[in-house]
Amino acid sequence: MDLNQKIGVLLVNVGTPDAPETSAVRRYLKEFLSDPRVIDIPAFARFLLLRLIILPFRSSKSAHAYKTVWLPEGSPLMIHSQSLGKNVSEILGDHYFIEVCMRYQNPSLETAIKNLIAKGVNKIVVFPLFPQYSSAATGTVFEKVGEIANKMWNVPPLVYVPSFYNHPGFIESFSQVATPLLNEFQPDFVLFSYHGLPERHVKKSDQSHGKYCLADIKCCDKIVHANSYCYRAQCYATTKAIVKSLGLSKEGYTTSFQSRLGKSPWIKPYTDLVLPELAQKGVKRIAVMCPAFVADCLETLEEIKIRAKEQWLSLGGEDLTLVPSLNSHPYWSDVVAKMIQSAAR
Ligand SMILES: C=CC1=C(C)c2cc3[nH]c(cc4nc(cc5[nH]c(cc1n2)c(C)c5CCC(=O)O)C(CCC(=O)O)=C4C)c(C)c3C=C
Ligand SMILES: [Fe+2]
Ligand SMILES: [Fe+2]
Repeated sequence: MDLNQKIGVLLVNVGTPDAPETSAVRRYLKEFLSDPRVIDIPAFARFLLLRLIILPFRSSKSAHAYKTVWLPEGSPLMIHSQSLGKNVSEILGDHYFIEVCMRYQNPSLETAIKNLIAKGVNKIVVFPLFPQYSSAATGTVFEKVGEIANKMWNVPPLVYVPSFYNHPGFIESFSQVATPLLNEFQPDFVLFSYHGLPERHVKKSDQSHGKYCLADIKCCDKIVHANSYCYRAQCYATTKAIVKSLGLSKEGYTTSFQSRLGKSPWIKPYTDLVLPELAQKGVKRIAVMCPAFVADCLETLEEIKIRAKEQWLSLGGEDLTLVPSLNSHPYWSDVVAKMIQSAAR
């Protein structure tokens, strides 16, 4: 590598509140859900929905949920992301400058980019920590970086890391984290539960202009040009690759989608409706993997580890365990470092 090269890296996650308090959660939700890539309805309707329904009712409910998973050092999403950043920085050494930042709230993308410029980097690698592409996550990070760059006079070369839903290192990382836990827990079923997305978003990502995505029950079975940006299709591809790596049987797993918001249809099947079906079929011990998240967060620790487990036990299930996310696992830290090196080349 050229010894004069100084590579800046933005490891970007979605964002989290500064504290598990109603006021901080309200600020977070306001910024997050005001993004037209997240709530993609006309601006005035979004404003009314946010001010009259979501913020008044959800802020305190979510603050309560955050309190149940908050760590002494802070939000799990933040702590795990920072810990990954530290590992990656140690692996990559002196020529790389890593900034862990968030699309919403703190540390902001603006601050992180300013820090990298102050360090004199001559290239910036933008790495959204979302395995599957969605306009609401990856797309908005790319857009925000572009918006910040548009205001700069000296714009360094920017390199964007695309979604990595089937990257062999990502798949192997999940496999390495899951294997010891599955051996110990001995589940009779594995559920792959991904963050959900409104169906509308998936239809908008259809590259054949509405003719392919969700037009047929099999539309997500394989990746073709029309669905190459389809979040749901990429989730199914991730499941398929992890299943192959773990050697699970066809009858031993399924895929579902969690974390719905609002009344419009979200991508199916829904996790909270799949659990009763599995209980009815006689499944007793279930392990849940959440490969839309590379760091444990509210959606894995509260929605699955606490709430889905309560639901499972109330359905007569024997036990439910959450397979932890990749967090700052050494194998995953190495994979991220290698992905950065190949993007920076
Ligand atoms: C995996 C990537 C994510 C996508 C895609 C995504 C889409 C999306 N999310 C909401 C609404 C909420 N998400 C919330 C939390 C949250 N979302 C992601 C990731 C994706 N979201 C993460 C990692 C987290 C956890 C953050 C943390 O602090 O731990 C929340 C906040 C929590 C709550 O009140 O439930 C909301 C709201 C929408 C509407 C959406 C796509 C349209
Ligand atoms: Fe979300
Ligand atoms: Fe599809």
